[in-house]
Amino acid sequence: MASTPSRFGGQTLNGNPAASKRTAGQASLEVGPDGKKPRFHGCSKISNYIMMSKLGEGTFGEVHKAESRVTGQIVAMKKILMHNEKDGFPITAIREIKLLKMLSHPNILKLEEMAIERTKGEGRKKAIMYMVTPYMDHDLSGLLENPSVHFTEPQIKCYMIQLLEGVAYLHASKILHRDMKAANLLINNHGILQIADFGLARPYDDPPPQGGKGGGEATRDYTTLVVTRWYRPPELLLTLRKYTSAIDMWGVGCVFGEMFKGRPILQGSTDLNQIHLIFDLMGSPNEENMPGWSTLLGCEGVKSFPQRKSTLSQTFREQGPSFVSLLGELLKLDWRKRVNAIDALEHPYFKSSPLPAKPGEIPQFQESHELDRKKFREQKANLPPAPAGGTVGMGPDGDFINGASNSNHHGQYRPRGGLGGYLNDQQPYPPRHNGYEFRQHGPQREFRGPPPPPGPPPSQSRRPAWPPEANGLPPRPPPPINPVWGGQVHRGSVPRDEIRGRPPPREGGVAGGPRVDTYIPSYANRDDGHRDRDDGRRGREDGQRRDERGDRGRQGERREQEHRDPGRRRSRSPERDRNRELYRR
Ligand SMILES: Nc1ncnc2c1ncn2[C@@H]1O[C@H](COP(=O)(O)OP(=O)(O)OP(=O)(O)O)[C@@H](O)[C@H]1O
Repeated sequence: MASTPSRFGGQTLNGNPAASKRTAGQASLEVGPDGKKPRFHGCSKISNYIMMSKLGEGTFGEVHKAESRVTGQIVAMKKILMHNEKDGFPITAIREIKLLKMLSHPNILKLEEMAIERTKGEGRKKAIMYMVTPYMDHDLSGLLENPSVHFTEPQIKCYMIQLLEGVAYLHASKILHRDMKAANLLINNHGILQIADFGLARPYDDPPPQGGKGGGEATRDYTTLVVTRWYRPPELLLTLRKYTSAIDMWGVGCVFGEMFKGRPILQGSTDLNQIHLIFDLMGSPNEENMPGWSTLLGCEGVKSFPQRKSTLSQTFREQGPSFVSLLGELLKLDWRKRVNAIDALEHPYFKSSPLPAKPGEIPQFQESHELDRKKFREQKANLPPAPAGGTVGMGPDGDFINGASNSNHHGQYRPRGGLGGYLNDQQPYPPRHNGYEFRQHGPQREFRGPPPPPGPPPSQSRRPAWPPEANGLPPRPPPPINPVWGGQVHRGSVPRDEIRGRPPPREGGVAGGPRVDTYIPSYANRDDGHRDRDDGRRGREDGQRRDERGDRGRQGERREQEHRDPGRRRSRSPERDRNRELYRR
């Protein structure tokens, strides 16, 4: 795949010209600090790096900040966890590495190299692998939780353009990301956004989207057990298996709304609740706005929903008509008509005032990663309660809250200039507006500062949709009600066979699917020290964790491994073979 130059002209991959002079990967091809050449191209020893701090803990591995002893470059190292050694290297990690190696775009995280650690176990040596990528100062989810950070509209537009550029490139390269969410969007202090975490990505076998033609149609089936629930499109919830790149565009829409609201906009507590929230926001499905919806396997439980009209423009009334128009295109129920990335980039929203910021104009923020969130929540909990105002998402009883927005109006829609000129950096950059958040607070540098002192918070501050618990963290959403048999689902309480997806009559979805909500992490019996999701640290992320990752514990990886080992496959029942075929997609 060809390398694509940045539209922001002159910006390096990670926005840091010094760092780009010599990448960690290039350096390792020469000699390590011990003066020896590495044995394999693209691989180096772990001793080439000094570990600094832990940034995140994914299902698949811990992510650490590290410094290269060879180049001095600061990098992130994602350790690939081997949940079960006998299963070998996880197939999902192989997929991620393979895809990242093929991709080259300023808005896609670059895999610099693999670093290998050899530990002496009993008997033969064990290898621990790390994926080395450029260090990014924030993930979007962490940044949105940082109480000292408030996005301006030009900043949001700048991030959105980069996100859409990255997605357009991915889709043109016939790759589906399948886990679009704020936590997988990394941002550095040079204002560069990059799409990360390709653990669920896969090549797409149908033609890529074309300008003016939405997402098109798929001809083959793919597994619906993808995308974290809060970012999952209605067609996946209703178990459409011939889905298209439009599934990623739905996630882009969710992220777009989240950047304004400061929190995920559709926080379903179960798949059924998720689809409910979607129809509350976008209106009930019918043959006009979602042709064919009633023939999808998962529609049964949904048919009894009361009819609703879209509340989108009311929910986002403070963001103005141009914003609502673009968000409405991204969150279209009809996946065939949902806007694709090529067309979204041409939307008048990006040409209207306030115009998008350039990456270099975005202020620098305190590092904000997954593991910083607890700290941020404690900071927020120390603030007095926010004044009355609405939030989007779910209240304590699981209902969608359609209250007033917590961000300011950004001004009138006035188309001005062409996006092309701005993007290729040829035209002088037009004067910036201060944007919706800080208009009344003066120049932009004012929001670089430390968290606001105790006292009544400004009306724009984000607040949880439900009251915080004594420990400073928002209480977890109520236990999910299983859509099929109606009982409450407790993590680990579902029979193992069901968690393992033992031949579901149908796949995923809100009704008629397996008798298990698709987001049930399967850590209950884990003995590998991997933390349980219920540890409170991840309180916000119930629905943010992708469902398949529950499966991507031991069972999921084993399932994927089995696809590589037909011998093992044959030893199982035909019923299981059918099920395995499902996961291969
Ligand atoms: N290059 C990087 N620079 C800085 N932080 C990073 C980088 N890569 C990952 N992180 C941090 O680590 C977190 C987890 O990374 P990633 O999503 O790639 O791992 P994962 O195992 O796939 O996680 P998950 O199960 O949450 O999807 C990210 O949300 C981010 O906070």
